[in-house]
Amino acid sequence: MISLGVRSLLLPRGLSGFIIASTATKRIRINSKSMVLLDDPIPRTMQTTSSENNLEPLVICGPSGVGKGSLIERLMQRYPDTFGFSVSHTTRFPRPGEVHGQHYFFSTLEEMQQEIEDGQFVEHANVHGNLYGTSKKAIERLQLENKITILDIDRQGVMTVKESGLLAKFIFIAPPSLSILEERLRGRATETEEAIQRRMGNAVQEILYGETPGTFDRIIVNDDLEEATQTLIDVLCEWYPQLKT
Ligand SMILES: Nc1ncnc2c1ncn2[C@@H]1O[C@H](COP(=O)(O)OP(=O)(O)OP(=O)(O)O)[C@@H](O)[C@H]1O
Repeated sequence: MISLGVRSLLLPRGLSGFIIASTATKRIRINSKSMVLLDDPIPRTMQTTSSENNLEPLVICGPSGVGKGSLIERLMQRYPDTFGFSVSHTTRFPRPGEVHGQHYFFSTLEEMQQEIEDGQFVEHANVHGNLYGTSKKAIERLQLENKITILDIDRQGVMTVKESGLLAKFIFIAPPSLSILEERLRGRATETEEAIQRRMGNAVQEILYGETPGTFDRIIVNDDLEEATQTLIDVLCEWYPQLKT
């Protein structure tokens, strides 16, 4: 079979899969074990979005300390049944209060490297010396609950998601300035001085990437948190009609 291209799509009732086009057939891989053959063309009910319900994952990116977590928390409070936070894997140590399976799946470097090699991750990245990644299972779990998956990832993760062909909406959260970003990182008091310096160094690269034309569907500056939250909700209402009901 000649593979002409691979892209992902969301199936009804939240099942996800990858479509592989060939000269003869189209196939939907629902998971690593099951494959469904489709007639050509793809039935309308298999389209990624409908005017009532869009389940494309939402990718939120921005430099460390810009307020991604704070914005996502407010969004989830407002729409608890619509969005699901994709729980990432990480090899970093838990911060006080972080719960395995809720904030992250804490993993060893060896385990995670093996699972990445086995193709179990949609994206992964080495950030500040630790591995982070989103497993296919984490997304599938939410899609089965009919929820929009939120991915909170850095630029390396965004690049990998884009390369994977996953259809998603991409938002970049920008700080009002680098000095305000540093203030927030220090104010959070969760990082060592060395970690703050490293994050500030990475922030410049993140911002340059975020502002590259055509990379993100929308850039939101997080100056006042309440205003930024409202802007985020307004943008999402345009993309996800189910939010208006
Ligand atoms: N608009 C804002 N104004 C002032 N402080 C803010 C604002 N948004 C977030 N903060 C504060 O800045 C700090 C960093 O926010 P947060 O932890 O949400 O960032 P993050 O982008 O998720 O960081 P990381 O990627 O490192 O997890 C927190 O202490 C948060 O309360």
